[in-house]
Amino acid sequence: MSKLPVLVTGGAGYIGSHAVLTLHDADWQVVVADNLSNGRREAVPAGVPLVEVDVGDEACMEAVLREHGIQAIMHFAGSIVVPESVSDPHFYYRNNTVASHALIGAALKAGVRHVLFSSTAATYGAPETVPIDEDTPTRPINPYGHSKLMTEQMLRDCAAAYGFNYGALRYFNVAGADPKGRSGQAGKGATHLLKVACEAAVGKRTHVDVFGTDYPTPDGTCIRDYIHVSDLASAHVLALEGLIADPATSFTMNCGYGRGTSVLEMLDALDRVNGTPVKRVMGERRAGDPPQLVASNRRLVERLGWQPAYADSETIIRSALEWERRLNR
Ligand SMILES: NC(=O)c1ccc[n+]([C@@H]2O[C@H](COP(=O)([O-])OP(=O)(O)OC[C@H]3O[C@@H](n4cnc5c(N)ncnc54)[C@H](O)[C@@H]3O)[C@@H](O)[C@H]2O)c1
Ligand SMILES: O=c1ccn([C@@H]2O[C@H](COP(=O)(O)OP(=O)(O)O[C@H]3O[C@H](CO)[C@@H](O)[C@H](O)[C@H]3O)[C@@H](O)[C@H]2O)c(=O)[nH]1
Repeated sequence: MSKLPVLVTGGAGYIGSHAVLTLHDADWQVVVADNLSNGRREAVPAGVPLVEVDVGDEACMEAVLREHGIQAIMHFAGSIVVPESVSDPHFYYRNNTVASHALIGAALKAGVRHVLFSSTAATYGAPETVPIDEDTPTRPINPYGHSKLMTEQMLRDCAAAYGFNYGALRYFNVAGADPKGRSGQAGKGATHLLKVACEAAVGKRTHVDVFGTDYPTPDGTCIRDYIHVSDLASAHVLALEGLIADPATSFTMNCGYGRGTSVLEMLDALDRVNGTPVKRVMGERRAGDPPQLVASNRRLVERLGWQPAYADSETIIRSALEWERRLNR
């Protein structure tokens, strides 16, 4: 397999830094582009160049792509918090959709051949049945999901017209940390359930709010499909290899385990791993939350041969908790 030079946008952030580690471990030539708005310089391994740049700056991005002879992009950079997208949609369309438009423009000018895009389960909206396969209609219920779906559409049309290929990976809920302790979630103002709960477990917060207990689910709380970030990173490398091996084909694939876990089940599992219960405060629903999102991952498994290594819930939680303790030291 030829290991082309790869640009990882958002590579100083949570998921991007794990993809960088996986690529770097496998001897790919990697360059990171990140504006550090929510990323950390320390998350980029020694020996990997970090270019501090906004991906929405087309001219700068074109220069970066040309300077490093980049042939493939993994595009993680963007804004990620569903409720924030409801309160500030204009920013989400700018930082996700408009910035991606600029990046695609730079990629076209610099002759990039493959683009792998961080999409999301939020593109499906609130489907009535699970598991969700890739042919499920996409009907986002929040601006975040729309901002990502619009980028998928741009990639689809531009790939058809200009002759590069792309993969859209629709992640379900990403959680956990590098099993070797080299990276984990460390962005500002955590909002993700497991991150917030781990912060409470190590004493950085007093409690966890449970957003909504009256959803149409067995225990009344939302169900999500939590995927370990290192399994997601390995899916990216397989997907990149797939794009390189078959440059005439683009694809859209879900990334999840096909297993639903409710908010309360997640908190119960954390209590078991932690040994001490974290205080829960039952509250109102949060804006923009669909009741349940669980992936069908058949395409990822069958087409790319993906084999997750860290799927056990307690493994995910243990890695997240160890990372949180490390941050707290
Ligand atoms: N975390 C999840 O559960 C999840 C689920 C589905 C999809 N995603 C997608 O995965 C990607 C990565 O998410 P994450 O959880 O690692 O978030 P993150 O905030 O940790 O990482 C995003 C990185 O992008 C950088 N960035 C943001 N805007 C930028 C810009 N305009 N120019 C350059 N850099 C910019 C940030 O500094 C940060 O380092 C996002 O595109 C997100 O939408 C995440
Ligand atoms: O303090 C908290 C935080 C979250 N939740 C609930 O936990 C569930 C998961 O929420 P969260 O961890 O914030 O993730 P999501 O809102 O599901 O969104 C994540 O997962 C999506 C894919 O499913 C991605 O698109 C998004 O980028 C990513 O932020 C939801 O029901 C929340 O209401 C709580 O009850 N309390």
